[in-house]
Amino acid sequence: MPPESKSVPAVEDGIQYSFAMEYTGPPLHYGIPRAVPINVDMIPVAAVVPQPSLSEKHSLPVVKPIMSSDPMTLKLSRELKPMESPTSVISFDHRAAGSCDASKDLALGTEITVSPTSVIAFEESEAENHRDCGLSGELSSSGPLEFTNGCCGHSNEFLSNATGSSSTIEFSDSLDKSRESSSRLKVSIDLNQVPDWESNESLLSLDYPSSRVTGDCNNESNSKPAQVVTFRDVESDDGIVDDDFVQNERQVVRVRREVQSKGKKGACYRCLKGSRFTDKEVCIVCDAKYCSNCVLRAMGSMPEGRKCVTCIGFPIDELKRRGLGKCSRMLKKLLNELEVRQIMNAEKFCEANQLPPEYVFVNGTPLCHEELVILQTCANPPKKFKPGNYWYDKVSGLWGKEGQKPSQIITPHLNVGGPIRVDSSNGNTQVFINGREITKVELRMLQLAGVQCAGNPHFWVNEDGSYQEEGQKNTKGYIWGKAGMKLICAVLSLPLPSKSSSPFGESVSSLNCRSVPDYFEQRALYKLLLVGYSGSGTSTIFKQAKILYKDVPFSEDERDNIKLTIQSNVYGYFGILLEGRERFEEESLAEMKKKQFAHETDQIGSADKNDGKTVYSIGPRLKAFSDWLLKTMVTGNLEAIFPAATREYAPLVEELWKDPAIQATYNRRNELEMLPSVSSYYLERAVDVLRTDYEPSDLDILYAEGVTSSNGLACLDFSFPQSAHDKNTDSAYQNDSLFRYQLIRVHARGLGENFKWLDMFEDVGMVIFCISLSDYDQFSVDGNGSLTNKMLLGKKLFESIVTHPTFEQMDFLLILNKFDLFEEKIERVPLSCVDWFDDFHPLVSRHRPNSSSNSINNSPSLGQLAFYYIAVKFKRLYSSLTGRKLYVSLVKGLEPKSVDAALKNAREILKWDEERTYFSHSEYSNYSTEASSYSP
Ligand SMILES: Nc1nc2c(ncn2[C@@H]2O[C@H](COP(=O)(O)OP(=O)(O)OP(=O)(O)O)[C@@H](O)[C@H]2O)c(=O)[nH]1
Ligand SMILES: [Mg+2]
Repeated sequence: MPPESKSVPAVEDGIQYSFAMEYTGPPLHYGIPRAVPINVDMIPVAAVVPQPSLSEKHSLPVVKPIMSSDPMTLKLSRELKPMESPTSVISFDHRAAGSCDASKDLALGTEITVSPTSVIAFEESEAENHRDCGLSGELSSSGPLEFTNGCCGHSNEFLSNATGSSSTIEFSDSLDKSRESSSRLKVSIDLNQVPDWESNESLLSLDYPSSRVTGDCNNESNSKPAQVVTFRDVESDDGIVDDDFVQNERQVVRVRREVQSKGKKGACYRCLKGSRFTDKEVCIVCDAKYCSNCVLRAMGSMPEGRKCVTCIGFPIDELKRRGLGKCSRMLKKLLNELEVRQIMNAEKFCEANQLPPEYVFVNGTPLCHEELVILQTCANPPKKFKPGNYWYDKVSGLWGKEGQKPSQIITPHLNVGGPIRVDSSNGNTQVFINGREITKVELRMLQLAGVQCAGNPHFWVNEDGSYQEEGQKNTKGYIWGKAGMKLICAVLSLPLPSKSSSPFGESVSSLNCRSVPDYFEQRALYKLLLVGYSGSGTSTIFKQAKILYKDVPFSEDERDNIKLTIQSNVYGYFGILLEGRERFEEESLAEMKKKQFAHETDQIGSADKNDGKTVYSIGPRLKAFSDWLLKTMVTGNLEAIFPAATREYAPLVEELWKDPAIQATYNRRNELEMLPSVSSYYLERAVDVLRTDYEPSDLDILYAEGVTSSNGLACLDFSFPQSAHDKNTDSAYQNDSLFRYQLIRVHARGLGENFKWLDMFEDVGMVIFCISLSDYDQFSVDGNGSLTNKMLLGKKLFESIVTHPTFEQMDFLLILNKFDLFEEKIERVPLSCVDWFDDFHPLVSRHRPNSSSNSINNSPSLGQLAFYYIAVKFKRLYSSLTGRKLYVSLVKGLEPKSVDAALKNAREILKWDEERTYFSHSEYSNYSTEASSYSP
């Protein structure tokens, strides 16, 4: 109620009064809904821009479009209908002709002058005898209006397009073809957002760099990107320019609403208390931040998600689109699970928060609502859809961001957007697909697919990948058909046609309150690059991931190939054993001869004769086999004569393995450097493994060497299966089966000289670097041919990769692998045999557990102490090289649980990273990034 002392102003329509009375009844046992006080200062109104000050301030909205002396004229080339809804009037300031009536229609041929002031103002032209110059909501019928610039003769298009409550005006220089970037300015105005819109004093102010417009008209090259259109709040006096958005989405101009806090930086916008370190929730429209005490008051029941009450109905800040529906810890603490779910659903699916169609350009044309729906509801819709400029090749379905390579193959033949332009993807290869000049990386892909690209060909590529040269009838082949294309495309980050038309499950659409299904649930793809020094265990971890996360880890074909690989490996192990046998036999014979000689000299005349046999000698049949095998191995033909050899020699294998000479050799396997430790696993099963009907088990495959592809590059797409734990708790991974991960394993050799192929992996989300802990007492030949400790070789590779420019700012997870071997070895071989580890002096309790009983009294085993020590060594090294934090996981590559834990660790780091990005946009800097498990 107004205070008594003041005189009550004349009652205006629409003013409402509330009465409050103190409650005197019994205490209540339930919560009372709170009336949300409205902060009048925060109600947004379009700012009144004082004209004289505009030219003085750089940051103020300036449109100095043409030449100061010569006004630009807008000519209407089609008749506008009278407006229907009085609320949807866009009335511009009519300073020159104050008598303008915005409620009537514009006559055909009306010219409107854009005055060279800082505010776009449509003024009556002296030349034309027209009735009015109001622009009405009826502009929705979208006809081009001629926009003639009298000063330099350029004809510009003034397009208008309105859907629902929002109206779009687009301004583009259609003649100026010499310029690379089009000089389009798109202004999107949601008429509902501007309460004072109809007032003649309220002006739409455009933050549009004067230089840009002037430059365009005069063909100057100043091409600063267009900036955002801003509706100001009463108090805010400078424009908000979102650099990131402007850089990426140069031609899209967003309406963004922002409030300024009255308190100190980082304080809650409502109570003005707290600092940037207190937890806060952010409004997805205006970026206002509220502490946990104020958030529910400021945001009320959140019918559209996390918006201040005053922001309800406003479109969201597009930068926050990725975070829609992702609940914060604060809300989870304040509200119950059901409420959180409802609010998050509303945030994602409510009408007001959907992508406005006019923010999306396809082949240079803004979409209308129907086109957006077509795109989003087609069988294979674009992923990560957000405002921006896209190109779309309707014939093949190739889809990408304007100026970039294709990112996806969507459903072809959709009637959306304009015709594709030849320079859509900014290619410079002189090779064309469906009228678009392709990018370098696509050309590389075509070459790898065996497509002849000499002579600047123009290809016609269909949705199924069949291609022909333009003007010819016969199909030359299928681009995606060749074996290995999946891998090539994964590595080059190029899309493949999707197999299933609807890749996302039904479950999501049941949450959907709109008829448009699924498209909000876009499954993000996180790429993980797995790399390490030779023998560190990368292929074991890769195979383990396949077994863990794939329902069918290996196809029939793969299993057949793996079988041959394993069998040929086993022949190889036999070869090494037979070679060792020969060596031991010779040594033995020499020893015997030496002994015999000593014996003979001692006992001259003794009749004792050596028959030339030792414990390592074999019979003639096995000797013949041995000679053949060794010869074949030396000539490198083992795989070529395979599998015929299996059939011919399989019966001999049993005899060979049981032969005492081979068993004696096998007992001395530690002396056979070439024999890998994993060989025992197969040799002991050799008879079974070399049968023709052998079928490798998953464990056989896991242990097998050489199974991951020959060039060391392998790629696995997977999702983490949802665990019961995830389902039952409010774990962040409740919807994790919606996320896809791609594990790319590359052999260090496959990275090329000076790691020249590393930049192929620039778009990975994280690098997982693998070190074998048990390498510390092993040696290998380095690049210069000298024998070097393998741990140090691994360290050197690590240094090269973490400092590679491709991985600047990249997260690294270090896997310290083969902990089982390490724990056992460290009891025998001191860690200090590597110089780098010479300061390892563990304090070990007398009751220290050994590797086999490592938790008797909770004190760590020597292996665990050494692991922590090595992890810290790598962390310090990493921090000194990059200034960042290294995550470390302890792994036993042959144990599925251990690999699962490490990859889930990687997932967690990716999530932190994502949240960090999201929170940093919201000035949250107190987010902890402490690694959890194993991280010392
Ligand atoms: N005991 C044990 N052996 C392992 C472990 N991880 C891998 N291995 C074995 O170590 C050997 C080398 O592992 P790989 O996975 O082939 O190593 P890589 O990184 O692929 O190295 P390249 O084969 O040289 O490309 C294989 O015989 C594996 O079975 C582990 O955690 N414990
Ligand atoms: Mg390997």
